Amino acid sequence: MATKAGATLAVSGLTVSYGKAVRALREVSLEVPEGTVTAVLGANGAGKTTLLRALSGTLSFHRGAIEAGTITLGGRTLSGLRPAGVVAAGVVQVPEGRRVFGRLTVEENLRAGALGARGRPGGDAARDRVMELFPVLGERARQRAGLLSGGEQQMLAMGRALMARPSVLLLDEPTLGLAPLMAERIGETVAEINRQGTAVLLIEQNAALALRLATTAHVLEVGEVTLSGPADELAASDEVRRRYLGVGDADAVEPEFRRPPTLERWAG
Ligand SMILES: Nc1ncnc2c1ncn2[C@@H]1O[C@H](COP(=O)(O)OP(=O)(O)OP(=O)(O)O)[C@@H](O)[C@H]1O
Repeated sequence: MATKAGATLAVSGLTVSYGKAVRALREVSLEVPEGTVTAVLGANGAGKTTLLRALSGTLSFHRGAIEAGTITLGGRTLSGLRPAGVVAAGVVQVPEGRRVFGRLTVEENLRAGALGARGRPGGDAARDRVMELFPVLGERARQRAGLLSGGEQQMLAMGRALMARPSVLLLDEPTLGLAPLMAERIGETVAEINRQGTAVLLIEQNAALALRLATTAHVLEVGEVTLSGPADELAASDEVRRRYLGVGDADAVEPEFRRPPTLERWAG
């Protein structure tokens, strides 16, 4: 079934800092139009997660703050809302690393997601939709979420988010750490979720997958949007192919992209 499509999610002139020392985003503007998939690409530390934290109202949990700019959904201001308020408004995040409640069952995780809908009608339909998208969650309903595989946990995290009936789903690196086949399956599911009417903001280190799924894409570099356009045009651009798709002269690839993750990255 299709959920009610929402209006455009718009980020305008967004500047975010962590304390006085770190400005993680500088005047970022982008839109996730109703019913589309919009991708954000960027190297480690570019500010992708910070953008999602700002959108989901969770920045303050990480000692971050919006210094300037606005976030609106259909003209309604979201910046300044608490996370529960953002979810109730229809913008729901699937965090990086899944963050399922490992000691709770699959069923309990899904019910927790439904709480975000704050009693709005349509819970049964949302559940049916999740079970159709992810039949394995029905099969594992009574299992502890912590016992699921990485791919299944990603499905549960997405299912839990859909239980809140979002008009915009925020996905933070949904295929990170998954085997290629599972990553493809997750990608197909993202496309299906979108076909059913939910807009998606997709943050993905798998640039090839992201550009295939997205209508529009943006490249974030050191906190600034440096390139934006139709995803197929970005996929064809030399710069994107060289830096994000690993196509072309291997020596020309920025060393940044070949370095293993740093301790700082894991700690962050
Ligand atoms: N809680 C924090 N306190 C201070 N600085 C932070 C914090 N979180 C992130 N940063 C810094 O903000 C910048 C953007 O980080 P962010 O995690 O948003 O990037 P990213 O593109 O999501 O990278 P990754 O792919 O590694 O998650 C980096 O310089 C990072 O070190």
